[in-house]
Amino acid sequence: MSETLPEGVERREIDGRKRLATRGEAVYGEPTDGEWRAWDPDRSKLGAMIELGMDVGLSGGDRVLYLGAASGTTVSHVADFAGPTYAVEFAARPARDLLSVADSRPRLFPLLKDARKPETYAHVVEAGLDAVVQDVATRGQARVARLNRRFLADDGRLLLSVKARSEDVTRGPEAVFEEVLEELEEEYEVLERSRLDDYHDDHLGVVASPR
Ligand SMILES: C[S@@+](CC[C@H](N)C(=O)[O-])C[C@H]1O[C@@H](n2cnc3c(N)ncnc32)[C@H](O)[C@@H]1O
Repeated sequence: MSETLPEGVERREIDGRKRLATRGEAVYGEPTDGEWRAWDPDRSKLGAMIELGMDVGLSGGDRVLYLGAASGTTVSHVADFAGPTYAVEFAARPARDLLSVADSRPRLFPLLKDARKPETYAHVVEAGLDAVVQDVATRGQARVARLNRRFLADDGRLLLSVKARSEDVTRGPEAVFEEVLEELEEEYEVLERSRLDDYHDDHLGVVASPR
C-alpha cells in the first residue's frame, strides 16, 4: 500500500485503530481525536481510493473542483487539506447541509449547480486546477468528466468514481466500466483503475490526466 499521503492527511490511531484522518470540524459523526477526524472509506469513494493505495496525486494546498458534493462528507475532508475547493451539487437539500460544512472551512465554496453545465460556474471556478474529483453517481459519468476537463491544468488529475448501476442496471459492471473508460479516453489518459468493492459495491476508481 502506498503511504504517500497528501500533506494534511495522516494515518492516526483514532478510536482503537489506525485510520485515515484530516484536521477539521466533524461532519458526519465520524470518530475524532483532538482536532483530527477519521476519514471513513466506507462513506467516501475518494477515501477508499486512498485507502486502497491508489496514487491519487493530491498535495496539500491543491486547487480542487469537486463534482457531486452531496452534503459534504468527502469534500469536507478535501477542504481540510486542500486550497480553494469548489464543490458542485445540484440537489438543493444536500446542498443546504454543504453550506454548514463550509461555515468552518473558509476554503470551501459550495455551488448549487449542474455538473453537466460547466458554463454556469465557469465565471467562479478558476482554470488550471490541480484536481477534479467526481462522484456524481448518475448516467453519463464520462460525459460529465469530459465537460469539466476545461478546468484542469495540463498536468492536473481527474479522480473519478464510476458507479456501474447508475449507467445501466441490466449489464454487468465490467462491461459498463469498459464503455465509460472508452468514452473517457477521448479526453483523458487513464493512469490507474481499481475496483472499490472492498468499500463500495460495483464502483470503479479511476485516476486520469488530461490528454
Ligand atoms: C454518491 S452522491 C455523492 C457523495 C459525495 N461525493 C460524498 O462522498 O460525500 C452523488 C451526488 O451527486 C449529485 N449529482 C448527480 N448528478 C449531478 C449533476 N449533474 N450535477 C451536480 N450534482 C449531481 C447527486 O445529487 C448526489 O448528491
